[in-house]
Amino acid sequence: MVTRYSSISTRKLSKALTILTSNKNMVAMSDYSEFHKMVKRYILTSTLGMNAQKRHRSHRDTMIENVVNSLHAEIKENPAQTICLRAIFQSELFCLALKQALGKDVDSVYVEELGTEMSKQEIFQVLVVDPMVGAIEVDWRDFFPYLQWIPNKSVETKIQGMAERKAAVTRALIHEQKRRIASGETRNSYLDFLLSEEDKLTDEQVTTLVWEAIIEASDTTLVTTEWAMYELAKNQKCQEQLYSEIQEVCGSEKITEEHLPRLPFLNSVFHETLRRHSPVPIVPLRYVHEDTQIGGYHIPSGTEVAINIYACNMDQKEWEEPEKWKPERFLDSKYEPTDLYKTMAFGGGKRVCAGSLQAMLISCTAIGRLVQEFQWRLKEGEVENVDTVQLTTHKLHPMQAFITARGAEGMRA
Ligand code: HEM
Repeated sequence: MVTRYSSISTRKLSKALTILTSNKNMVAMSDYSEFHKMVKRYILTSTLGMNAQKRHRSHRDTMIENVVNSLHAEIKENPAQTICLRAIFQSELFCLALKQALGKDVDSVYVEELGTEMSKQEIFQVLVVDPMVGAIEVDWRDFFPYLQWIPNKSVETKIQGMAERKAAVTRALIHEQKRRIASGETRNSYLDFLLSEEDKLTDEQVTTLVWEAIIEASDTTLVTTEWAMYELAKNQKCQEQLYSEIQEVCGSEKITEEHLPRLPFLNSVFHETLRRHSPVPIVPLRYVHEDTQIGGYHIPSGTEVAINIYACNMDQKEWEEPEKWKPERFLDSKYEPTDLYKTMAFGGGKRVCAGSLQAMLISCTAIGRLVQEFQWRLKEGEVENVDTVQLTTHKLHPMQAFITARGAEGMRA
């Protein structure tokens, strides 16, 4: 798959995805081309690569501190109530996504094209929630190309409306930042970087690329962290093993990214969660544009290929008892601790996920800190709540857990 990449790398998009991505004008949905190479370099250099992530460090630290403080505040107010991690984590992750993409978190924006002021919650709905739902919208004409000529107005109008709203909101957010940049104030953001390369990009491309950075940062990291906390709240033994490891390594300090290389069990919790709950279960369809060979099979030109990451991560030939969540499997010496690609969760080859480092840094530090600060226990009936929904295996029912502060020992830096 990796070596034959250029033969199988044309994206075959559904009608909905073609509209939502302004016809492949973003890194993840572009064909493997000069455009793809250029914009992947842009996002890695400015935002997601190792050096860029160092420059964005303060956003991650603030995010995790805010999540923990909100949880403390919630249990102080309602000690007997369950908490919903998703609501708090999602909102803080979205703030981080906006800061990285635009250089600023925003509370609201006036969208001139729609003639309305939008709250942050509405911005989140238009930029993240609606497109995630729209991306899996089925238009029956996708399966019968020779019937393309038959109009299907209801789907077309719905998706077109979503795409127009998210473009209008993104343009309004960009417009505000352009005013800042024009006044001479530059910031460390993806938008500032893209505008410095403006002569190589159209306005539509800048808008779609900025939106891409926001939606990708806001989703899968949340999915992984919530599933990890669900599993830890369900498996008290694993939770205590993780807590002991953190106590041993961090002592009385708060866990930070610097501690991560010395926390192998935390690393295993992250990778086992990615394996068991693959956030992207199926890679968007590929189209084979020339005859090729993959894994001993002849693949004729014109074939559509769906790579089933979920099936790879659940393959009994590769994994012992694949249906069980067993983080200890990754403590085996055959795994290189720093390898981010122990499972197929981030894809592979030239189109490998650009955000894997960010996902690992946020998710591991958050899981570690959440266990360092609180003891987690699932609400009765939660064990069975394992259904998923949407493009990226969101838990259908947000996890409800009882948490107890572990006390002053161990966390005050
Ligand atoms: C646990 C979290 C994540 C998982 C499991 C994940 C998974 C994936 C997968 C499976 C792909 C497709 C690979 C392919 O087409 O072969 C992908 C692509 C991509 N991801 Fe992620 N992702 C995660 C987090 C992120 C984050 C946080 C960002 C950005 C903030 C991001 C940005 C991207 C980009 C830009 C691509 C396109 C790469 C390309 O086409 O060259 N991802 N991701």
